[in-house]
Amino acid sequence: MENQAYIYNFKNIMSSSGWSKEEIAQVIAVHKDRYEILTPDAEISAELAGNLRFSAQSSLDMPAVGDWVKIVPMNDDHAIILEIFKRKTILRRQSVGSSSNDQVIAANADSGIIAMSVGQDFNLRRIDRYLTICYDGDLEPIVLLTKTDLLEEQDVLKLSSQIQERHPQAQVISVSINKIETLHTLQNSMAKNRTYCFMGSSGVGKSTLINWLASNSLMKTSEISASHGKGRHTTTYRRLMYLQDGFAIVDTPGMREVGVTDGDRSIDATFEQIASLAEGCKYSNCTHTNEDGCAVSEAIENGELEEELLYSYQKLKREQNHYSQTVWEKRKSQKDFGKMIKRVQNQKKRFK
Ligand SMILES: Nc1nc2c(ncn2[C@@H]2O[C@H](COP(=O)(O)OP(=O)(O)OP(=O)(O)O)[C@@H](O)[C@H]2O)c(=O)[nH]1
Ligand SMILES: [Zn+2]
Repeated sequence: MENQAYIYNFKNIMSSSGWSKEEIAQVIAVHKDRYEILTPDAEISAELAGNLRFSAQSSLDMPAVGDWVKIVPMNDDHAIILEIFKRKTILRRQSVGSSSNDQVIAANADSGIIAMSVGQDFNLRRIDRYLTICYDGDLEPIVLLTKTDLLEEQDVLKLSSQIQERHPQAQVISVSINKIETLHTLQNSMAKNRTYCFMGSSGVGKSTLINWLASNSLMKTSEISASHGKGRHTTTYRRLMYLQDGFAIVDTPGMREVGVTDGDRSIDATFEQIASLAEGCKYSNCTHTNEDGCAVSEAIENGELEEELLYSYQKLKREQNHYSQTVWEKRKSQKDFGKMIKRVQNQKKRFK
């Protein structure tokens, strides 16, 4: 295959894991009980070693797209996965309403591309959510405003400055499949050896853009154009692809729900303005609702901070609290279950 970005990553893993060349592969797609993995020589299929499957406490312990794994090759096109290498980054979400089962979207991606179209899909609060999960997993976010041909240029500028004002730290790029110069801007902003994970609702144009990036890559490879032929419809599962431009892409199916998980810090990183104002609150645990000496409420009264932003912040905080609680309860009930088993085993011993 000989992709430079792959080889670059591969060498890093080899030197930091101490695993030998034949033992290292990267997960590029996850199916029900089968994985597609990439070795320096080929794309092969793999399954999980029994002990890894049985010791997994949650979906976080299972291989995800982007994971580097230790394998034992069984034959030319099949291997067993023994171990997952420590993740550099992790993009995960919680399906809202479900009993706190995290879903890992991608492992080891450097950057999260938050695609949102200028039409009906445009929603600042959803951007807040995506940013939060990016910061939570240590990914650098890029907000990609898509289908900009549907609006007048002026209106596109309005939307992008709305995003930029709300999140000054995030990079915002506008793009349309019908405007070649915007596609080049996107392509040029993607750096060598980095992995970009595309996220966003269904139909915002992710696959269209990825197809363009793949087929306008420096050197076309038959491999890539085969999987990106004309007949390709909606994305049904996540997949990692190395493009000849020197970067990699993770395509994800459209997401309807983006529940946040752990990490107060990630919400604070998303709402930098609120976090820095909060340093001036009288109480360190101020909820910015009705406390005395609340610098955040004061800023809203002065017109320095938009009230809408605080609502979004508080909604995510509540959701995160709820998440932490359910995780705590789940762990506790697992512990209780463990204790119960031990008790039963001890009783059995006594009756022997
Ligand atoms: N007007 C306009 N339409 C676009 C643009 N990009 C994509 N589309 C159209 O939008 C529709 C959805 O595009 P996709 O690329 O399949 O969207 P997606 O985000 O990959 O959707 P999922 O695979 O379901 O997640 C298609 O009919 C595209 O032709 C654009 O820049 N402008
Ligand atoms: Zn306050």
